[in-house]
Amino acid sequence: MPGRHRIGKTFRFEAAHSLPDLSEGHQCARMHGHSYAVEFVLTADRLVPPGFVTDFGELAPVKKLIDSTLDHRVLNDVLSVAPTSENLAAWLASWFVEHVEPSLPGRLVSVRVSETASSWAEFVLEER
Ligand SMILES: Nc1nc2c(c(=O)[nH]1)N=C([C@H](O)[C@H](O)COP(=O)(O)OP(=O)(O)OP(=O)(O)O)CN2
Ligand SMILES: [Zn+2]
Repeated sequence: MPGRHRIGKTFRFEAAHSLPDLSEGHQCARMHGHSYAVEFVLTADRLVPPGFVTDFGELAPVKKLIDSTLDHRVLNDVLSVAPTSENLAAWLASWFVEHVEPSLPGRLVSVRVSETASSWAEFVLEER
């Protein structure tokens, strides 16, 4: 049947941020924290044995990056741009394409960042 396989893996971490460019009265201008969830989605033109887009285990470097760089940090100190969900998703996608994707059979489709249970922002890569 025509179609395309995609896989996803979700990583979680705790971090603080503020968005100082917002008006003073905006709740997100104040320093506050979130339990973040980040989902990486990959695809591939064909499966590799035993039938994987990419072994979920090969995404371990993402957990390593998150644990060492984002978890229990102030995201304003990590990103050079405002730490919105949109900017964080693009930052993670760019890092993944440079450092992890070259050694994988699959390729990154999107990164979705959730700050809360009811909101998310996604960076979708152009077809490459
Ligand atoms: N497009 C975006 N909008 C907002 C972002 C963002 O990254 N991208 N971020 C924030 C704040 O960080 C805020 O902490 C989260 O906003 P919000 O979902 O409004 O949080 P609440 O806890 O108030 O959500 P409720 O479900 O309404 O309780 C703001 N906007
Ligand atoms: Zn926030």
